[in-house]
Amino acid sequence: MKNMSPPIVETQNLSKTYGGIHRVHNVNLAVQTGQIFGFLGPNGAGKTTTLKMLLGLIKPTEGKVKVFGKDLDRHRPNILNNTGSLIESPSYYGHLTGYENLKVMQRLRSLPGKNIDKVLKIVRLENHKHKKADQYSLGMKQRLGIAMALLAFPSLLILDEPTNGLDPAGIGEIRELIKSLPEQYGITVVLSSHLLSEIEQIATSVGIINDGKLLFQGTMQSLQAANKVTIRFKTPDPARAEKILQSQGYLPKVQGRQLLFTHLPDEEVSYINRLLVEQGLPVTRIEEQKKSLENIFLELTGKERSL
Ligand SMILES: Nc1ncnc2c1ncn2[C@@H]1O[C@H](COP(=O)(O)OP(=O)(O)OP(=O)(O)O)[C@@H](O)[C@H]1O
Repeated sequence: MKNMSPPIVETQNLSKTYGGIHRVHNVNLAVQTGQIFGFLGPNGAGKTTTLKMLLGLIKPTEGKVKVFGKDLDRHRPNILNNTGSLIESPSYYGHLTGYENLKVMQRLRSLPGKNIDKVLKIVRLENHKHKKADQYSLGMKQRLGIAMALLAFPSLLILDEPTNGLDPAGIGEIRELIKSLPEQYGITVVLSSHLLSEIEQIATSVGIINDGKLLFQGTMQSLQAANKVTIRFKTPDPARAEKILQSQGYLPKVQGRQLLFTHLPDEEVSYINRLLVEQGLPVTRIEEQKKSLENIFLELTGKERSL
């Protein structure tokens, strides 16, 4: 019944044009409470532009954004009070320590003082809290940015490429941190990345965007389920084999000496094999090939085909 509740983030035909060109085009996102929603797409696909519109940082050319079931246009202050974000690079005062940066924000927003130590612990900066932010490593700066976004313990956290530019250890730390948020703090996370492997390891749901268009949206499992299996038959005379099979209603794809089929049950594999052999055509190899998520992603973003 979880999906019956209204989405925590919802867009309707969200579009943005720059210079007459659609950079985001009719995007209908639906993020459910408790998800880690991975917004995946190559550079320039429109991720940052979309995330900025979710926060009201830029105005859509067309379409609507609803957060917590409320219209962003009309309830922006209310929505932002309960939303943390980190878009592009974190903004902090370099001459202040990590702790002081959080203190400034805590006072400005009249948040409980104890939140500072809590978020420092979550992002594992407690041992560096008295160091000036300018002296932080890239990963520490990023963690400070996330700490600032978390300071009010919002219901929703929006992160644009949170692991960009970090080394593998830093990426791993941020990944574990993000993964703990829904369960431990009841925070729903929307994050973007251009790396499929990254999204695969963090997200529970995914939206794939390319050229401003949303090509796929669903759970990580449903994307994985789309991993199509291809069966390849190798034979010395593929043209004749194709003819024989076509007469039986099969439409294989011919690739070199191979005939390719998708969705072929075991019985049909053996039937096709028998058919070819009975016609005097040797089958020298039968192979099963699973399409990787990487291939699906490339196919989607390269050919703009909907799953
Ligand atoms: N203010 C702007 N004026 C003109 N064009 C813009 C503006 N902002 C973004 N664009 C264009 O819109 C497209 C989408 O950009 P966006 O930053 O949303 O992509 P992205 O998916 O976040 O990519 P990246 O991972 O490289 O940040 C790009 O072609 C970009 O050049």
